[in-house]
Amino acid sequence: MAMAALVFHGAVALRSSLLPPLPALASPHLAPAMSLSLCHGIPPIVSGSLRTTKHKEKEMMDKDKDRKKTGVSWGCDPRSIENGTLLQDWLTNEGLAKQKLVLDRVESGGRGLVATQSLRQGERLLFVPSKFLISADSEWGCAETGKIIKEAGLPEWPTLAIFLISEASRGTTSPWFPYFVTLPKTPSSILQWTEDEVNIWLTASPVREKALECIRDVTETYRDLRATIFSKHPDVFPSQVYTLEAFKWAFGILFSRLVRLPSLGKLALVPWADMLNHSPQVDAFLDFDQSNGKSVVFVTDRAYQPGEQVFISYGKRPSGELLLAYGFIPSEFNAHDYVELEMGLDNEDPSYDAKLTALEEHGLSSPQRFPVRKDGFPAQLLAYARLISSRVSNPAQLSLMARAATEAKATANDTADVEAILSAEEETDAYERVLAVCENSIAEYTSFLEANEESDDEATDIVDSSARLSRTRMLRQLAVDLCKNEQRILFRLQYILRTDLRGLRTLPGTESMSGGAKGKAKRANGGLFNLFKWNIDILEK
Ligand SMILES: C[S@@+](CC[C@H](N)C(=O)[O-])C[C@H]1O[C@@H](n2cnc3c(N)ncnc32)[C@H](O)[C@@H]1O
Repeated sequence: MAMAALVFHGAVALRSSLLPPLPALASPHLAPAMSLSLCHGIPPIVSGSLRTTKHKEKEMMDKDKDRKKTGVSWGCDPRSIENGTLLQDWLTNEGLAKQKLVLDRVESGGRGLVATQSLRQGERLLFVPSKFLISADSEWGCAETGKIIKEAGLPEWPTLAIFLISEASRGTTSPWFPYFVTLPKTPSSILQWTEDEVNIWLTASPVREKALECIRDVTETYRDLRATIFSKHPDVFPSQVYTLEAFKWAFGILFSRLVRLPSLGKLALVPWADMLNHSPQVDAFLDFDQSNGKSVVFVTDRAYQPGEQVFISYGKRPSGELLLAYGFIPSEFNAHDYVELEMGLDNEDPSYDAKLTALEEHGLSSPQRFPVRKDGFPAQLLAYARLISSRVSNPAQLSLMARAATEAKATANDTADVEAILSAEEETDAYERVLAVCENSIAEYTSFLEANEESDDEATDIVDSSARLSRTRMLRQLAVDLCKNEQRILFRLQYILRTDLRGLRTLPGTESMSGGAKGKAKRANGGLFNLFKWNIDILEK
């Protein structure tokens, strides 16, 4: 019992940080005809490479060679649209309304839905009837499997993952077979990366820890399920079908295709709708229309010409989160990008315990991470740095400083009150601490990016097959794109902090002022912060 609770905290925790994506499954020639007893032979997991880490790569490649090649025996190449015909015919025969979209190869996203005619802004599209949806209360083809899972009372995510494996392994006997044949054999979420790949390629980004956490959570969830359910019913959950690879495949499909339909109040895979790709510039979301149609629709937020790819939004997500759940970094500007910086109390601080108590009182800890966005100064991060820098030991004042570092509880007056407590020296020290953390992080990105400016020729040196080479290139490109996005945010912060610090140090006539008074004087003296923000905006255009 306790075990079950423990098991699923993984998926739940993981989902709370990742939010909702969209559905699909198997290749006709690879899986279909087999039913419950199939065995698998799947994708070799390939190692990444870095010029600076040739040694490690060599080790990984040796490990790869020894690795047993396992995985799922269903699914198709995600760039292939051949199976899409099967999907479209099935949906049409089963009553899907005539579509103004067609599945095609596209530039962003491999396959996507393309307008077959002019579409106006505000047009309702798709109309996928509820009978096509796969949700935690869908009917199980294998009644025995469904009964065991329902009795176990599993949450939605693991229920859906097991449902997918159960149906996919039934091949052509599953009613969803035409859908499963269009699902990618290797979904492009972080679950398809090895931990070694994460450590090599995401080394400079805070996303690395979240990626490892995702992979471990899903692996742990699988192990707990195996111990508590699969092993107790080996005939219903054959070990050669319910493998870790199959489970990662299923979770990868859920990560990258599951949608939360607000009007229906549940998560679902929506065949056809899950062929829509994401654009951070788009504001159109899938939902269930409860009125006459009772179907999944979305409303276009712009007009499209015939032949243009039509996009939806998977949510206002930063690129790091898109990489974890969906395995891509948008090529367009993403206004939702942020990068996290971490700060912590000084171990030598005589007020360490009192400061930690104040932080914990407001739900903070040491160390603590703060998001830095492109369009905003991280006020909470600076407030946290002020607490670290302050020589105050009064619990009420420390509590006030800690509260100013929280997003939820801080009030407009808190910052002013904290500034009034701090000396000019403490204020400057707080800025310097944030700047140091920012610049350390910039330096890590720089060394990663420099190490990855190698040419493909050099990569060929390390990588001995075209499949490995292309995976290495793909992972490197994703990592470089992510790092550039995140580093750009930090450059902007660095610029602002340096400017503010210069202001703090040089404002005439403020030598004897407190930090707060200096701050006020600085802002009154022409609003340096805003001015520099404006300058950067111009530079970036
Ligand atoms: C819901 S599916 C969309 C359909 C998918 N392209 C397919 O062929 O099955 C989500 C996946 O599409 C891809 N994708 C979506 N939007 C993308 C984009 N803007 N750029 C690159 N890949 C994208 C990613 O591989 C992601 O995991």
